[in-house]
Amino acid sequence: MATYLLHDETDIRKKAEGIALGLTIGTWTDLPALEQEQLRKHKGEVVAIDELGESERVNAYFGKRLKRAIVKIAYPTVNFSADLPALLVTTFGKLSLDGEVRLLDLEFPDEWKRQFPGPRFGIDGIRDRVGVHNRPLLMSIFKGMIGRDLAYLTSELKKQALGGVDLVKDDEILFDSELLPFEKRITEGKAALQEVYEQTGKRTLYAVNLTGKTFALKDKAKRAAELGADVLLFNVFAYGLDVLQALREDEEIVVPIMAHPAFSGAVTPSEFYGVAPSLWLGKLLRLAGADFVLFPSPYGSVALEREQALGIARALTDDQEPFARAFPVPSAGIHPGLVPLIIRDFGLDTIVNAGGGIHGHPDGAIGGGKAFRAAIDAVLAGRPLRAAAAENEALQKAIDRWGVVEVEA
Ligand SMILES: CSCCC(=O)C(=O)COP(=O)(O)O
Ligand SMILES: [Mg+2]
Repeated sequence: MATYLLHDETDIRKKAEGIALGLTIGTWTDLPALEQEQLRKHKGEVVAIDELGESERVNAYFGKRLKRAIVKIAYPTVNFSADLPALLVTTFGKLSLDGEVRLLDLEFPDEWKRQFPGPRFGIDGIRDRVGVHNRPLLMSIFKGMIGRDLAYLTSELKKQALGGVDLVKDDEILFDSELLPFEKRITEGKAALQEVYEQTGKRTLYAVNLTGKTFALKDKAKRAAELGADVLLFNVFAYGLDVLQALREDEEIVVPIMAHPAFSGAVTPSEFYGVAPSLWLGKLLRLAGADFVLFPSPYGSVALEREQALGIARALTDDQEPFARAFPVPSAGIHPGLVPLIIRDFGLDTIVNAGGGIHGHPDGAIGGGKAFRAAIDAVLAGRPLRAAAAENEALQKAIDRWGVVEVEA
């Protein structure tokens, strides 16, 4: 069942019927009775039309106001194979090019959904790996690595781990290079984090960016698994949802997968076109097998509307789904003063994720990590950040730099 938002200057029911037939059997009323009977099980059905009245928007050619409606169309699953490309092409293939139409949601029969893997580890599996069960996790984004070498990478990695972060991820723009080859990032990164673990007892995981040409990815990911990679970061929308699913389903790649939203902004932001974020970054990424999903937070530099960000998080964690829950990671422009908002909005099963908010701390990445950890502890203890900062120098310096947004308890 697909839910669309339509804007159209013509009759909405006619348009909806045209979609339901056009994306299934093509024509209906002109068919002889016998053929109608044979094709009945393949025919798309308009299940609901909710007219929303006229939009402010005017058709560019005819100068008429556009009608708006939410339309639900059911597509028989016998029409397509159980894979994401077939699903997308059926429900929003050619249709995505056909006027002002936006795909808001897809709902599936349970038995159809069960043909998809969902996250291998999910929130519970990731928590077991980091050994943290009672608070939001903290992740740092490795910034400023382009043009650096492995010695720099390992020394910066150690600083982030010493700050107390649970995970460090490559920035999505870090690709393989002679200075920072993929395999060496894994092995040397692991050794550096093991040193910190022996010194502090704190386990930090490193998410390495899995990049390169599509058909080389599986071998590369298998090699990463052999080398003991903790997590694979993956720019899923530059490759496709089905590539994520292929990585998730490979039994030689038993490594958590972190989906980055890069390029998703080419599909989701319009009010009139594209795909709703809760579906694109939420439901479908979970179905395909992402363990973590980064998406723009409602507060930072690359913001998403609050309801849309919460919709993504709900789709990743809804316990009615037959899949493990995926970690929501609201990101971009996050600093310690936003932790009360993040926890109010996303709860404990989330990851506080920051690049500039860690590296830009006056005391560097160690201070940044400590400030975030202190902010998380304060919120969980029900203390205002300003009060906690009076006893924590790193948090005080972070608040002095970026400010704080306290929320009502
Ligand atoms: C738009 S969600 C992904 C955020 C991201 O990739 C990033 O590097 C954020 O960095 P920041 O310094 O804004 O925490
Ligand atoms: Mg980034």
